Amino acid sequence: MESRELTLRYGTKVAINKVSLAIPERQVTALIGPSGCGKSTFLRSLNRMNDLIPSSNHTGTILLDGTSIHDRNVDVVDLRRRVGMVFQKSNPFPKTIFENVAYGLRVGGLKDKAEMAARVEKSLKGAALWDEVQDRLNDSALGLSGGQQQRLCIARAMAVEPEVLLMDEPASALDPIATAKIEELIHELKATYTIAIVTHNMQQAARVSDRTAFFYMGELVECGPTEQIFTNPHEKRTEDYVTGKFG
Ligand SMILES: Nc1ncnc2c1ncn2[C@@H]1O[C@H](COP(=O)(O)OP(=O)(O)OP(=O)(O)O)[C@@H](O)[C@H]1O
Repeated sequence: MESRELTLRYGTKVAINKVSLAIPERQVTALIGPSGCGKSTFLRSLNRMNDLIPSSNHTGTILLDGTSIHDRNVDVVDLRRRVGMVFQKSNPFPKTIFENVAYGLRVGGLKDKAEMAARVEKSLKGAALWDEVQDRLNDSALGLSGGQQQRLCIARAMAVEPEVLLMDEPASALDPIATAKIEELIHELKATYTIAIVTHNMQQAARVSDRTAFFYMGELVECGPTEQIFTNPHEKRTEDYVTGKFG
């Protein structure tokens, strides 16, 4: 995916300003920066979640496989299937574990029971949750721990086989062990998916990402290989932020 000169406003307030950023295939791109700098706005614009906020409006382009996601022929539902999203706070539906994962497939019209069961199992395995839930698929998802619920949401996002996964601080509400599991999972998922992740946690960005983009006051200050951003950034503002001098 790629944004070109993307400016997004809420009403007249500019939240991100002329951001041009490539999110390369099968890599993890971390979006970092102080609170309010526009990371989530940028992330949400990649699958047009901002369309749901009436005051938001944009200029510039976002491309997925070379086609504008705002193209007239683009079906937003299909776009969101191709570009899935996992939120900060896990948000399982008040349904069984099985039904949470099956949901998108049912909406997509899948009726075959055997195939449904196979796809649910594959997604739960892919989200490293299968071993913990295989004996309780018909229990409520709300009975899972926070970390398990978040992996369930990742399984739900994966079930419809997206190409890109957007993650908005997916581990910020989790304890260190659950966080480590999510980070391990992200590492495995990048073999199959293109991932963009917003994180406030510098160590996490350094651990999980291949590339890091530093945002400041709505602007993309710089983006590069994660190691370079953390050890040898081009911009003073990036250095100050990654070394903890502000933010
Ligand atoms: N729905 C909205 N309506 C109006 N302004 C908004 C809305 N959402 C975000 N903003 C504003 O846009 C700017 C960017 O917000 P955004 O949430 O993208 O930043 P962020 O870097 O993700 O912050 P945080 O790290 O605190 O989540 C902020 O000034 C914020 O107040």
